[in-house]
Amino acid sequence: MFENHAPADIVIPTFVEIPIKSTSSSSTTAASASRITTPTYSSSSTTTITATTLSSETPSTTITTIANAAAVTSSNTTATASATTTTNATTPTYPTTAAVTTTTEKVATKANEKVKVLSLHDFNNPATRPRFLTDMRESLIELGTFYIKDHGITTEMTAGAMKTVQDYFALPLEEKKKMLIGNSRHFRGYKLIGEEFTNNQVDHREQLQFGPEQSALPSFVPSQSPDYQGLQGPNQWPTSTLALLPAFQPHILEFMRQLETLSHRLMEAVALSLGQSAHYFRDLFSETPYYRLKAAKYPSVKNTKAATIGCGAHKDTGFLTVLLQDMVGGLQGQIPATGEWMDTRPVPETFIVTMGEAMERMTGGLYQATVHRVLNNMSGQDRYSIPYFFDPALDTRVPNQIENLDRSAHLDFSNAQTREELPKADGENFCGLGITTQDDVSFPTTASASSSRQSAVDEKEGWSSGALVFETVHRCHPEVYARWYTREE
Ligand SMILES: O=C(O)CCC(=O)C(=O)O
Ligand SMILES: [Fe+2]
Repeated sequence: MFENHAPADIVIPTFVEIPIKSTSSSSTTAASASRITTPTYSSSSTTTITATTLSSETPSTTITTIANAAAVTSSNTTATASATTTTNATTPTYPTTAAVTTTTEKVATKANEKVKVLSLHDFNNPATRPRFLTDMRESLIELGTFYIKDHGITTEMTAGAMKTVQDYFALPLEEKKKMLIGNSRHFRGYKLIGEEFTNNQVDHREQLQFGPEQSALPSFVPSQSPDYQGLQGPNQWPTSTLALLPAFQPHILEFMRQLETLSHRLMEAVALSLGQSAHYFRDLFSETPYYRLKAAKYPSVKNTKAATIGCGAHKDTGFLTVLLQDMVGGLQGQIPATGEWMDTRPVPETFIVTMGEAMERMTGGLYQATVHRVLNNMSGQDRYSIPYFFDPALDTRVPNQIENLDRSAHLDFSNAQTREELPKADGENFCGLGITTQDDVSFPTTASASSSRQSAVDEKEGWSSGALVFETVHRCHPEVYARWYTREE
């Protein structure tokens, strides 16, 4: 889930309200994804969302412990308090995250019984696929979130990824600092606790960022090339760290590879659930989607005054987030219709799947980007989570809206066919599910593009995926931007 974590002095952009209208077929055909330029900042806007929180058997409890939040079920909740949630935003000319900060925090006590657990087996089986797609559509219209089980990633792999991450965070600080995110133009590496903000409030977590393992583009020139071209590049793997943790690099790389496979499959299901062809997003995303893997540690704290929130309320900006969390709990999602917070509790052997703002926008608001947050962790146990943010190739121009989208609550999915089941188009290089990232994404050479601050949104042509991703990461990690993007080296 991502990712709207800006330092206090950084203005936070929000989704630009662009009137919903159908655009030309060339701009809405996913396959016609085109090369793009980058964004511009513009005026500011303020949105206010009012959220009602629920008190528990212990009424009006302010946020105190994760355990409290998780221990209460919806059957004994009463609405007693309200919280005002405010978005302060400076608006760039393309959609990005609405950051949300709760000004009155109460423990959300609604359980997550509303969030469905879907099985990918049901999608793979033609007999159960219509039911799966119906459930997926319903979940995404109502909440924007579901759990996925039977996802094909083994428990050995997920447990191994968690262990790898825990081992990393347990390294001496000096070792972790060798991988500081500020060392990397590509926004990869380690971020100290207390250096990340969501809507002016410090998040209480340390984190690690990874992306596709690629070579940097030799043609990239800061302040001349579009900024997003600087995102392509290698991860940080300091030799001494690898000597201490030999399984670290292979495990992270393999986990990302498997998450990419899963995300493609989920996007195929999302396309079908929207009444589109199974190819729809695959054609848009190309064979080289841009993704980010984040590993976060939320240390358990004793003093509530030390930190009030693990991660402030926000929507993820991209298309799809697949999140692995441990069993500690603390993640909450907001029910869009009511503003109620519910605990998105850990469910063993599942990932949480959440839509981001790009999906919300492309579906004209039919599918929700869920506002979510992580409560301050006072459970006595450190919490770890690993979200994976999945977006199209950086040089993709994304159509503003899917054309002729059927907005009915229910569609007939009896004939929904997956990519393998569809007849292959002539010359189609069908990749199946064993996708790997490539090392040779060729971006446009951009002597003409004088800076990143060019418009990423064109109401007819759609928006720049790379510019949107760059805006998000640059806002979260301004130290990287200041060092690597503001002057020629
Ligand atoms: O740690 C979590 O469970 C959620 C993190 C999150 O939402 C984010 O980093 O965008
Ligand atoms: Fe998030």
